[in-house]
Amino acid sequence: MKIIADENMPYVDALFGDLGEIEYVNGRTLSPEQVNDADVLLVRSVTKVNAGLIAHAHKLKFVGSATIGTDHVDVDYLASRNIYFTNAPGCNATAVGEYAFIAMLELAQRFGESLAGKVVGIVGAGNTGTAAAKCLQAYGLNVLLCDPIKAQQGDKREFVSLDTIIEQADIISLHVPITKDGEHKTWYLFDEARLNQLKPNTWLLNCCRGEVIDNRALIRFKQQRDDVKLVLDVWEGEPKPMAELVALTEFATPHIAGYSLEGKARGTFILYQKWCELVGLAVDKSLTSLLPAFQFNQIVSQSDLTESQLLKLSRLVYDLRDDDVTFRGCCSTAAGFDLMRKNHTYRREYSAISLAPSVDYLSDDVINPSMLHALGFN
Ligand SMILES: NC(=O)C1=CN([C@@H]2O[C@H](COP(=O)(O)OP(=O)(O)OC[C@H]3O[C@@H](n4cnc5c(N)ncnc54)[C@H](O)[C@@H]3O)[C@@H](O)[C@H]2O)C=CC1
Ligand SMILES: O=C(O)C(=O)[C@H](O)COP(=O)(O)O
Repeated sequence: MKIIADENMPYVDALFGDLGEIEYVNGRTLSPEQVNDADVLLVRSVTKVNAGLIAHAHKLKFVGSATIGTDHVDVDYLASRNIYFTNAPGCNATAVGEYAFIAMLELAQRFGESLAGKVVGIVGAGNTGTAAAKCLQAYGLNVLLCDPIKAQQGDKREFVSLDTIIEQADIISLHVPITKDGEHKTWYLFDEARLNQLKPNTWLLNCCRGEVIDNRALIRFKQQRDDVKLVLDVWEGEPKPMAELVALTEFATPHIAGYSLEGKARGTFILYQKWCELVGLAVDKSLTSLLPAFQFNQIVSQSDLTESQLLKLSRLVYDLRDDDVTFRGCCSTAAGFDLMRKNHTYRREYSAISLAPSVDYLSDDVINPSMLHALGFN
């Protein structure tokens, strides 16, 4: 069996190695000739899987994308060819949630403000939005959720409108899929008009898809509204973001909000599980056995942790400042953008660190170990 896999997908050898012959490819430049004799195709978000790529791949029976988003895949075409398709829902949701939370801590520190006490609006309350909300609520923040689709589906959480988020939230974090049609389409959800409604000093974070914000309008807006602070992980026109926009952000990264080691491993593991399910094989490998121990695997937490100490602790798993600096040095070319993604040193999730048993669980200080557990520390 021939397995074609994106070279930037970790653990393919460990999980698929005994199932067939694996050929690693550059997902961005993958050509039809390279997939013609494939039985299994494992991709990431940079590969457009459509008739143009796989029309002549007559043996192809499985396409797996180790991503949450599916906007790069023509799922209708795959269905018409009877090719099984799966993505990896939720695989990197914790990574995105923690990225957003840590970015907010970084912004607070940079501007000498306190994150505690701010109201945060989450737009899109699915896996990544919920993961961000979990961190924020663990820290005691007031979180407003906007997700008209979930509300219609009967989700019991309390939802507000996007207008309410814009009116009331100090921070807005975007977590929607990119959709071009329908009542709730997200393409340019934040267009010029909506950007102009942002209240003074809003922090706007986008770690879903670049085109959820009209990037040209955002440049014009930000040039007039320096009070608004931006954290952007995703860009219109990736892998070539608009240089002017990068310069106007507080933190900028090349679509790596989901790049934790755990998130990447989960992505490949979900594809492995789905393949086993499809062909009736027993799942004989485990996710936890793939992950290495973390260098700071156990910490003793002081009960009087301040917000700046919480940020320092968070930087053990992810120091956003490093990625921001590296990105500004390499984002002017598409090759630089992709190379940074390829060489990204996977960060860890809070769960990689466990709290030593000596912590004082009875402390009633503002930030305490039970809050750290709720954030995701073990
Ligand atoms: N930057 C990165 O590295 C990553 C980016 N992503 C992107 O984030 C997106 C969201 O991921 P998940 O939360 O896991 O997806 P999800 O499907 O679990 O949740 C998305 C939520 O957005 C809601 N939604 C759709 N249209 C909306 C609208 N107009 N207003 C408010 N809510 C709306 C949906 O009802 C759904 O609950 C993915 O589709 C992907 O494009 C995902 C993972 C990593
Ligand atoms: O899961 C998604 O959706 C994403 O956006 C991915 O995290 C992006 O990573 P790559 O698939 O492009 O490596």
